[in-house]
Amino acid sequence: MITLRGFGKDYGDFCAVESIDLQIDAGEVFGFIGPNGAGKSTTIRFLATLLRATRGSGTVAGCDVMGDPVGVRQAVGYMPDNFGVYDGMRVWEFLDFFAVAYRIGRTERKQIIDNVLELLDLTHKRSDFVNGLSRGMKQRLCLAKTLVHDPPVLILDEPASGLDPRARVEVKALLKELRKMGKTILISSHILTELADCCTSIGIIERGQLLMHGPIDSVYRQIRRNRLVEIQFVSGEEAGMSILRSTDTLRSLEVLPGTSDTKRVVAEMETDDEGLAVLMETLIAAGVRMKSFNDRDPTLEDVFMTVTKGLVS
Ligand SMILES: Nc1ncnc2c1ncn2[C@@H]1O[C@H](COP(=O)(O)OP(=O)(O)OP(=O)(O)O)[C@@H](O)[C@H]1O
Repeated sequence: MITLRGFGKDYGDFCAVESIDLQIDAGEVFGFIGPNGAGKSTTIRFLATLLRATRGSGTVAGCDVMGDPVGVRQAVGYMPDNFGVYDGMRVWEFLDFFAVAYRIGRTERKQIIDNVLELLDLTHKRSDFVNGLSRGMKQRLCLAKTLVHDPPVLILDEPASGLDPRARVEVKALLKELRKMGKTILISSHILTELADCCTSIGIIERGQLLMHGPIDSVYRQIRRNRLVEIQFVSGEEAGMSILRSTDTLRSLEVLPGTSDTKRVVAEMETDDEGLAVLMETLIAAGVRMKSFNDRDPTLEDVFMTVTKGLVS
């Protein structure tokens, strides 16, 4: 549904995106993850036909982004990261405005507006002024406007930014609903936990380079080469830390906040089950007492940290 072939963008002398190759299949919810300034919005704005590529090309729903921008706009519902609303406009008028822009007929428009208001749980706000809505409501309204022309592809730039926890949960639930409706969704975020449980695939971008992408399970499997072991020391933590530091398979060591009588650390080890068993034996033989030695499943945050440290390619 979405492809990029060698897409790159320079702003003057500054290279914001180097060269991205990407394919997102129909029905995927693709999480585009990266820190501020990584190049997410630049890539998204290109796919939404709002920005010209310096290099490369892309397609959305089979339409060439640069060759057939009108075809792309018909296929895409785009939600920018900073969206404005118009003063003195009511909720239904805002949606009607976009429906007219998509040349949807008057009778059809009314039904469509009713449907998207209901889907986004905004029916009770139908006649409210847009600029009087809370941030969460405005965000939801903006999502509603991406749906008026029933596009197969949604491109959402940080749709949950600035929302309170409840509103974030609502956005996630909506994404799941939209996925069930068969939409292909590209959603960007720099908040990893936000995307962890609603994406089917992810891409990690940093400084204009797509470091890794693929189905979320396979991304987790790839970083599984590096094991993350959470250890809670009861006593002997100094000896424990020095054993960990001198283990040649240690890749990183992070001290977590613990209680006064325990010290918690996460050791990232490039090892297998045998290596972990030997480490545990060594710690015990040195008199280190532990409350737990837990080989934990990676989180999306772990994936991100591992990939951006260049430990996985
Ligand atoms: N119009 C522009 N002119 C010059 N530089 C730009 C322009 N737009 C973006 N940049 C720069 O390009 C880089 C990528 O920006 P982009 O907005 O794509 O990042 P992002 O990953 O979306 O970050 P954020 O999460 O902060 O929106 C940044 O260094 C940014 O300052």
